Amino acid sequence: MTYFDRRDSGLCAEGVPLPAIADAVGTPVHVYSAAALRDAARRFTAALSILPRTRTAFAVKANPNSAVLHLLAGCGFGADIVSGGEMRRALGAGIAASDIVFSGVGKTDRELADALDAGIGQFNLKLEEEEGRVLAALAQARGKRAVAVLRVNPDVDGGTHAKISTGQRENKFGVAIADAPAMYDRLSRLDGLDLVGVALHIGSQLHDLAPLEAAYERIGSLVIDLRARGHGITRVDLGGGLGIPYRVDDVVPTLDAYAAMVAGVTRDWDVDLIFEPGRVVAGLAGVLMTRVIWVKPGADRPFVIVDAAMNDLARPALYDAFHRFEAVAPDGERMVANIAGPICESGDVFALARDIDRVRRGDLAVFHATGAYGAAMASSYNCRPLSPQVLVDGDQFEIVADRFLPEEFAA
Ligand SMILES: Cc1ncc(COP(=O)(O)O)c(C=O)c1O
Ligand SMILES: N[C@@H](CCCC[NH3+])C(=O)O
Repeated sequence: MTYFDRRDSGLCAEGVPLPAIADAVGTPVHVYSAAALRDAARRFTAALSILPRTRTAFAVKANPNSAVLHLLAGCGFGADIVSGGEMRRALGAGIAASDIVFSGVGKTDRELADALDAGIGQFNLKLEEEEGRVLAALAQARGKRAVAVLRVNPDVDGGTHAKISTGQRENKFGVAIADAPAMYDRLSRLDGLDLVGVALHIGSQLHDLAPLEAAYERIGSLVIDLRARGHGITRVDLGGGLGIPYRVDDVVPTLDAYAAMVAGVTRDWDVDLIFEPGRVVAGLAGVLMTRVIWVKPGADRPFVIVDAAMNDLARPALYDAFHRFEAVAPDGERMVANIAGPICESGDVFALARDIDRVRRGDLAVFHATGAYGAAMASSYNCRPLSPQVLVDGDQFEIVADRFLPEEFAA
């Protein structure tokens, strides 16, 4: 089921015709569906219900909008954060500090101290032993103990785009699995730290369960090893990474298949399992609505220049990512065109030689599946404002982030 469907009034977000949002808010605009978010959260939780003792921490990096986080908190999700800014967003949205996992590859001393003061429930230690030592010292100075897990790099190729792959030896994330036992021994001796387990995350937009299963199996062997060394392992953080269908015919693992795989691999682990989904919860719950500025003749085919750009949706420029393009009120004709934004950068292109609904100057259209890593990755390049964000719920909508331009750009 999709929450962005065509009705007599054209393309709608739930019960709201998209032109009504364009009239009220302007374009470009990120539009989220509350029902789609709730539905994705509910399906994720339902699939995992075959597992004992699970907790879900939404990866805030995928969509840090406060209203979105608040909605997901209402669905029982905690948060997986990577910065002090994300921590403040999560806390501000009503997520309890104890339900927050602090990942992040380079946490500053200040961020660690603030997180300890806030009472963050789990620190995922990465990279260096130093991080554990600094955290332990900061905790001790506060008369506290920080609950932590060690992020391990299982050296498994997730089979995804190189720029969103994180679980191979050459990536910057996590401690090499071969080094993990000795490091765990040393970290576990530090006062101020309660080391309770391990974490992993091998990459994002994974469309195959096999690499995840291989990585989880390696972590299972590590858990056995660590227990044999006398460590009480009570928690394993399995990360996120599940892919979504960006193309209509993309095949991705079902949540039930994922849960069944996890149930099989973790059968004997006897631990609390933490999940950190981002894209699979928010990705399909958003579209980026844009207006065609003009259709410009090109050497081989026309360029459709839209008012959204790579500063609103960076994924095509960064990863050659595919986002489906659909006219809000198509006339039934098709055209083959390049779709580009107005930014002075050759990479500001959303699609090349794409067969799309015919559009003309002034028409509205959407890029689909932009609810994750869409507005989250926006910038003000070319002194363009950050686009507004709107949350639709039934036949109502509200602006949940205003169009924003730093003052010095506007002056
Ligand atoms: C540590 C960690 N957890 C969770 C996520 C969320 O990933 P995804 O949006 O692919 O579920 C990421 C991003 O890839 C991550 O780095
Ligand atoms: N920004 C990436 C995902 C990054 C995941 C970070 N661990 C994307 O849009 O696909």
